[in-house]
Amino acid sequence: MKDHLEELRVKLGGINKELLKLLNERAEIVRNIGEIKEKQGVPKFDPVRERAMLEELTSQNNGPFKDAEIKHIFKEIFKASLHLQEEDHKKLLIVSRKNQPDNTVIKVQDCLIGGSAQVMIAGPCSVESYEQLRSVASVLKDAGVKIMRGGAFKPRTSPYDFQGLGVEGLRMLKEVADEFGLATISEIVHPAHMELAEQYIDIIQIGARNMQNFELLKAAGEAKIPVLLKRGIAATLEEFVHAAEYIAVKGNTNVMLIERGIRTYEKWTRNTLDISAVPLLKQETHLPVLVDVSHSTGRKDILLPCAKAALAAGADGVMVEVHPDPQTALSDAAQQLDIPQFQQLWEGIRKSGLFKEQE
Ligand SMILES: O=C(O)C(=O)C[C@]1(C(=O)O)C=C[C@@H](O)C=C1
Repeated sequence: MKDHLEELRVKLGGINKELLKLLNERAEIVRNIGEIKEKQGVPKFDPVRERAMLEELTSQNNGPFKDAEIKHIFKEIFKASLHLQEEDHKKLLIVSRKNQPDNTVIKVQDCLIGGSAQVMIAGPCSVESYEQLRSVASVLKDAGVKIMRGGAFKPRTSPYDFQGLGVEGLRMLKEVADEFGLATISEIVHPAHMELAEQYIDIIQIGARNMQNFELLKAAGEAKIPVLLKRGIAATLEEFVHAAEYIAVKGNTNVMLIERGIRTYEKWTRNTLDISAVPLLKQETHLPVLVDVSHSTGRKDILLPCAKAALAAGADGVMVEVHPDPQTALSDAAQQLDIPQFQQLWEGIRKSGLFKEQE
């Protein structure tokens, strides 16, 4: 009896090996199909093909496995095959960690983003005046913050809201930043404005509303300066990564990703800070990942814990809005910190031990 059991188990072992060999042979064919589909731009998942295969298999099934069980087993095989095709596809992405295991480190003036130290980017929501910029710039300079933000082109929800000072705003930003030795970041909304950006700013910001403005992404991909890409308000991480790929594929691989909150049903915050985006983006891509605590929360009172969470989750930097007189700000008045509030936040971040400063 015992010998017979052993004999049967040996037979099963042999069949298992054959099945394994066949499954992997099948997987190689699936990979080839995946490559062809990739080139043709057709979806990997093909439910019609899967149904046809299941019908053929069940029509030839003589048991003892029931049709439902055969279907279940083969559906699992199709699922694993699809996963294999998708994993292969990810390896092909320029921005993918699988394609480049080492972090991309972006140099902006003497500041390194994505390396062993973190960065703070701060400044007003919109560029409004020289005085406004100078008061913020001098505080940043004293605080050791090296990158100042300031919007000159403002895509606003309402066409009646302040739309920014445009080119004049970029000029003002550059003048003040040069005066204080700071680098700058500002949003660009038109593909034709990339040269202007290269002339006046150090980092091009692509805003959340433009995350899938493909012509803008392509133009940023041809620019010679780094790009900070904001996550769209309803974008999945996969869509976000593919938007970054649009920039990278045109030659500009100096792309940083910034989580700025996504739209959910929650009303106590302007958006919902998706903290899980940080480790996931760090895992899936080699690009620096930052968190905009001002836009994700839309509030001033929870910025320190949110910034700490971002840094603890592995973010390469934090972005925050600061204005000398938020009540009179022409945009985002409710969420911009005044100068003492910013100084308090900055001190809290530094004291947390989570922010590694550049030597
Ligand atoms: O035949 C294809 O188009 C495949 O991609 C292969 C395959 C399979 O494993 O058989 C994989 C995924 C699709 O959903 C359908 C079928």
